[in-house]
Amino acid sequence: MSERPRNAPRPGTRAGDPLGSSLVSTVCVVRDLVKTYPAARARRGIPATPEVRANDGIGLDVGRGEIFGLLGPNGAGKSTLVRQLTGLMRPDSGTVEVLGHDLVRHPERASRLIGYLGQESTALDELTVALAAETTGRLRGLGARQARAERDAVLEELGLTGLAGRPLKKLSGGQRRLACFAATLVGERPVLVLDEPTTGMDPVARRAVWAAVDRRRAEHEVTVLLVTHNVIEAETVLDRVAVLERGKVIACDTPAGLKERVAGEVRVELVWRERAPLDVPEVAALRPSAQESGRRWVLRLAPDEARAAVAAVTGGEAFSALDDFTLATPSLEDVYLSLGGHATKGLVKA
Ligand SMILES: Nc1ncnc2c1ncn2[C@@H]1O[C@H](COP(=O)(O)OP(=O)(O)OP(=O)(O)O)[C@@H](O)[C@H]1O
Repeated sequence: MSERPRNAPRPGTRAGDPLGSSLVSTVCVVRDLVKTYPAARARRGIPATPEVRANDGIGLDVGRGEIFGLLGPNGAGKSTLVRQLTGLMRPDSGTVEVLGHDLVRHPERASRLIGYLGQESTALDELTVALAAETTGRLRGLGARQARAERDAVLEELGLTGLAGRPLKKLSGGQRRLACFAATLVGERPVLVLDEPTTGMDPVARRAVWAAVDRRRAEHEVTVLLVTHNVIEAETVLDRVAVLERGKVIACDTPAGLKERVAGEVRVELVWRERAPLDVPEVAALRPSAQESGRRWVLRLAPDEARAAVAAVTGGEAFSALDDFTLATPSLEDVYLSLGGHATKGLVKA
């Protein structure tokens, strides 16, 4: 792992410089990106769909060696943005430049610059883990010996050697995702674009993924663009985050910078044994400010309100209905919710 503390500004960036205008070396520059999916007429039982402006004037600068997150609710436009960044989709207008290459004009150059892990992996499903990694290396121009050497090193690094001879389609979801990630790393590219790379993985596999990403960034200054819903995981790995909502960047900063926006608040989490005792007036009074998720209530309150809320639920009648409670400083998830992200739509989808 690199020795740079997590979430410290990257070399060449300043805290509070959300667009990274002082980046020493900018790898990826996006300006005024617009993509609209056209309306479709109804036909043979398939209902009509309206026009959708999936990206609405997006601008980003990502520096060399940054781990840069794209965060946002379902339908915010993250995958649409990623498809344009990787040359797989042409924007209606705007520019995408990666390492000085204009990828709107020359989308075919993207595959030489970017290792892309999309959400689907069907293309590799028939191959064994080893062959998927080796074939990716060959397609990226490695000689046979080099492709085999990189294949073996990456499978070893990710703990996949024991599965090398198994076809991807016969692996579990998490194992298959890890094998696809391994293939993405062979024939190293200066930029990695990873769309929810750890979905379905256990904690050991997740750590292997983040360690592999961090190693490449530390040793080769690889730049990583990461799409995620997993706000808690993102907080520990990302240098900067752009929050997308309805096709626009609504915030862009370091996780620490974003958290300063809600620094005056305290997060109170209450877990009820069965259900909240709404017949207790103090509990009923808290409900309008709670984000509810089953038995779990999360409230973001001013410090004195938080103290009063805890006193109300830990003393008196409500206490017997309470299973657990915590008080904490705000997390990136709180920032996300305060920016208008949706609490219940797959925020932590891992
Ligand atoms: N092929 C398409 N045709 C029409 N509309 C589309 C198409 N693909 C996406 N959309 C719409 O564009 C918007 C952005 O979708 P996109 O897949 O980019 O969002 P996302 O942020 O990646 O979502 P998720 O987190 O669910 O993966 C959504 O409203 C979606 O319904």
